[in-house]
Amino acid sequence: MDDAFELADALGPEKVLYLQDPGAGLRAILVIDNVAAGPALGGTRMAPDVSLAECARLARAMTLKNAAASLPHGGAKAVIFADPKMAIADKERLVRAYAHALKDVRDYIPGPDMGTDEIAMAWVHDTTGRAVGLPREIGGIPLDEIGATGFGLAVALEAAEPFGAVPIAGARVALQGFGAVGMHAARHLVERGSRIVAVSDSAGSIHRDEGLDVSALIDWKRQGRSVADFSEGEARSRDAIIDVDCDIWIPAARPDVIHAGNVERLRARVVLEGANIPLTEDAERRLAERGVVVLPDFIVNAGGVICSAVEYRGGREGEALAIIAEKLRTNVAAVLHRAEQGQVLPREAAVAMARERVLAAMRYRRTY
Ligand SMILES: NC(=O)C1=CN([C@@H]2O[C@H](COP(=O)(O)OP(=O)(O)OC[C@H]3O[C@@H](n4cnc5c(N)ncnc54)[C@H](OP(=O)(O)O)[C@@H]3O)[C@@H](O)[C@H]2O)C=CC1
Ligand SMILES: O=C(O)CCC(=O)C(=O)O
Repeated sequence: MDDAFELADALGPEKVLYLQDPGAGLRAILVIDNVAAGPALGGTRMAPDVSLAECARLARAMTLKNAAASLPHGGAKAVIFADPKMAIADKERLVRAYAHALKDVRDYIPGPDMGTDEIAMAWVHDTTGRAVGLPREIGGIPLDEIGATGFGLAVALEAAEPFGAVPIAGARVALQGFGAVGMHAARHLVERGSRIVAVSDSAGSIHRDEGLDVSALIDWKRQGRSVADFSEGEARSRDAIIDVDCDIWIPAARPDVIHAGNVERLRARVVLEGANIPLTEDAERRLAERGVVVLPDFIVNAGGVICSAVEYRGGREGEALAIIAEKLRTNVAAVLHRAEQGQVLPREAAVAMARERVLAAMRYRRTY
């Protein structure tokens, strides 16, 4: 990058850190986007292939998410460059080296993300005294185990119903990704009467028009198998999930999975963004032109970080779920109402609302 400030705008990033420990094999980056509302919350991802620009976009999504949810936290994201499926002892060494490199970075509170979990956060906490999404045994609320984000996605969809989104009961749903977000979203939607007609993971996809048995599929996946090898349904390629004829399509895996090159294949009426930045801007605009409602990531997938913020203040699990439900209902309604009034996309309404809050928080700061 020729210009070190290429990523900078009026909100951030405030800090971009490069963490390297050759002895431990650690290579990581941390983007602290904005801390006007308080120390930044955001996940630490373990993946081999995330660019600095992508990390910065994910950090910005956290700033907007935390502001939209009125949390006393700014936004950040970190990436440890490594294969998350490495042997557990190697993973522990690497995560502890990462935590050691971070121990004086007091304006970032790491949380779990793709490739990390509550155990990884316990290692970070042991080294730094700062992390969220911790195991219960050390006072945490294991947000992936309880499915905080999947629960929030189901609540968000309910809140969108009065604005013309598809009714949950009877909806045919396809999910891309069947990890912490995808499996819990599926479980909560089935409880509300939806039918899960297709699911994918990194190895393939499984399809069944009559609906998949989601609790059996979760058990199967937890045994370390791919959804594509599940005993019922028809196995297809990983990306066949994009072509599924369904009412609701839920990305719950990687960024930018729907783009100009494949957006025309999507056949859903609603896209519920479980993953962060799963659609490129042009894909989102194209879907809007076709009348597809896209419920924006940083509004609807805020369940996990709301849970983290409750945990950070010493709150308990039941309280966290009640706060997630209340904040998501309010925010989805506020965003869709603002979009209707202003004749803009839900994302445009959501960004405007969150930016106003970040800028207001910045005005309270001494340095402003
Ligand atoms: N966890 C949380 O609370 C929150 C997560 N998010 C976002 O949601 C997304 C998913 O997170 P999470 O569920 O925690 O992550 P996990 O690592 O638990 O699960 C990710 C899932 O995506 C699958 N996957 C990976 N690449 C592909 C691909 N190319 N096609 C299809 N599936 C793929 C993985 O497959 P396999 O099982 O084979 O590895 C896995 O099933 C991320 O974007 C994350 O940032 C957002 C808010 C909160
Ligand atoms: O729960 C956390 O602290 C991290 C949440 C996060 O990274 C996300 O919402 O994408």
